[in-house]
Amino acid sequence: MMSKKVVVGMSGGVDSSVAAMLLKQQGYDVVGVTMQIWQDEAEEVQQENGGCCGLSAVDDARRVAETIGIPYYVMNFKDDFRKNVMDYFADSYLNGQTPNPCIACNRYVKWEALLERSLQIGADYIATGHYARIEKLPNGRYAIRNSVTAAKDQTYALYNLTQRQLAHTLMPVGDYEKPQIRKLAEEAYLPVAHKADSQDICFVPNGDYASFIEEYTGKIVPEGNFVTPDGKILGRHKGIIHYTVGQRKGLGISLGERAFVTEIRPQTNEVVIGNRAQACQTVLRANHLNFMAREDIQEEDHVFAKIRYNHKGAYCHVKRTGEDEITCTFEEPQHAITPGQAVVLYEDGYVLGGGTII
Ligand SMILES: Nc1ncnc2c1ncn2[C@@H]1O[C@H](COP(=O)(O)OP(=O)(O)OP(=O)(O)O)[C@@H](O)[C@H]1O
Repeated sequence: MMSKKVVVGMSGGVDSSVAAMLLKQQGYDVVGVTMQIWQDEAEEVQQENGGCCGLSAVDDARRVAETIGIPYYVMNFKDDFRKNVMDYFADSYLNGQTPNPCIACNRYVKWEALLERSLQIGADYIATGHYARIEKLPNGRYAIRNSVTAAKDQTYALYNLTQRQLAHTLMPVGDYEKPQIRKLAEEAYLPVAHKADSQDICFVPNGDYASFIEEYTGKIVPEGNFVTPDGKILGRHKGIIHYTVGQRKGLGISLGERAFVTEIRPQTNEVVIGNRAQACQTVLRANHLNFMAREDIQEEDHVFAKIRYNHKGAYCHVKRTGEDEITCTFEEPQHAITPGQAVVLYEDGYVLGGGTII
């Protein structure tokens, strides 16, 4: 029987390298691909540590592919990435929201673009080094399941994949803990066995995303007022893109108690400041829904939800309040419910679905 063909997305990191190796060992016909997503050639030459698609990432991935013995290609996805990730990222901040670019990259670039191109060239699957598992449920649907290690779990950023995408995806690393993955890499002499984990937002390597947005869009974002929830002016802010709901550091405001950003008002260019209690809320609405373990959800009690990547999760009541809208009412108030971030719902360790917080 012909073995199934799988295109592994290789970022040059240890996880995707081991993913490629495991699939090869399992008998798949494996092809390694690095997507070039944001750097231009000049930046690639300057970049010292490579990031996720710089020259050293490509060099590392190519050396891993040689070590494992698989064909390897670099493919250009810069247009897809610019349109679906960088533009969205900048627009979202300029509209007073806090985007999650990894979620957009996963759905639209890694899956929509890479998967479709891979299927066109005869692949059956794509694979990544994400810490998550994919299972087909008794109801016939595919769902992302928590990885065996809570410490590295990446399911939150994968809630937006479609059934078709899941049906054509493998995530072999989700069955392992990180130290086991490093050990497998060492034992196979993969040249990236000791490489550090990737951090933060890949296209803003220095972490200064406000400067990145101004440079990228050519816009100067104006200063404005910090205000109390009822409109009293507290001071001047540096421009709304510098802030996110729940933020405490770098405000330079004294309230007589701990001060947090509680709301960003793009129409009036105001950043609202409140105390800890004012930064906590019980209700959120979300749209751009995607359902996974079930086709749909109408109303349900005691659903486990995460409101950002590193949120420990909390229980809420979920109700469908529009064709493309759910309302989640938490059993306890939650700190920093942030427009633009995702709410991801879980059931027994499987992703039930999620959406974008309005
Ligand atoms: N530029 C890229 N080209 C191809 N695949 C990529 C690229 N960037 C990320 N991926 C895929 O997406 C997965 C998750 O990406 P993420 O940036 O979260 O990496 P990570 O968890 O640090 O994993 P790794 O150790 O493989 O870099 C990777 O394991 C890889 O399969």
